[in-house]
Amino acid sequence: MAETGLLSATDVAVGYGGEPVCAPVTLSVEAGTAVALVGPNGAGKSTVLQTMVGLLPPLAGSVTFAGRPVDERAADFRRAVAGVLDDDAFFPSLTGEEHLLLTARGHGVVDAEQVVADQLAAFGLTERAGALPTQLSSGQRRRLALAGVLVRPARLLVLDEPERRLDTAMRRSLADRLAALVGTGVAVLFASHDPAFIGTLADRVLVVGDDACPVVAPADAVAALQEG
Ligand SMILES: Nc1ncnc2c1ncn2[C@@H]1O[C@H](COP(=O)(O)OP(=O)(O)OP(=O)(O)O)[C@@H](O)[C@H]1O
Repeated sequence: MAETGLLSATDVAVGYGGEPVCAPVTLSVEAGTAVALVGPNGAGKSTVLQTMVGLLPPLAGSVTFAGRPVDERAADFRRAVAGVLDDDAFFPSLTGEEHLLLTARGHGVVDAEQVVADQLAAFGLTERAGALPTQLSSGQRRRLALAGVLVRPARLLVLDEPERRLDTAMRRSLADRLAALVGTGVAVLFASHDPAFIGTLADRVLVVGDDACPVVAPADAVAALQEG
């Protein structure tokens, strides 16, 4: 039976060089829900995320967004989907604040200055707003990348280990803020190793690395992570 969410994969084989990371994935991310990917290092979480947003071709099957095959070069897809994957890039000659303002204004945010100021504050970057990307620590750059997806509207957020390089308080506040966004109808697909993040945010969890890549309830995934 075909999946019919905002973002849908039905029997999609995922992997590099013809070698799938697990059995074909069937996954649907509806508006106003969050789906987590869990699994050990190297299991294939990033590979699944990249395939779901069209950065990597599936070995078999196809992924759809709003009923159409995913095309990451299509302007309407790019406007609808915001992501933080492994390849965060910034304008080298713009400060963090300028980068965020450009992103917000480019996406038509009317009160861009306030939205950017709020995100800088929420990510603890207000004091470093005037720094160039090369003048930021790797953790600060990570927070700037996350701020970049939250200063603009999106129907779907795709986040690869959003908790990475955040301290516990920042993780908690980000998970709460993402959960609030989900409450407004935004969809979130994210990979994570953090039981608290998954417990706060996820409605369903895809377990990557088991042969079957099953979808399980968050409580079961959290329990498995806590057992180690
Ligand atoms: N560009 C690439 N070319 C070929 N193989 C790759 C490439 N990137 C990743 N792989 C391989 O694909 C498999 C899945 O990697 P992936 O990065 O998706 O795992 P992951 O679950 O996200 O891991 P982690 O938790 O460490 O980020 C690994 O065996 C990895 O070595």
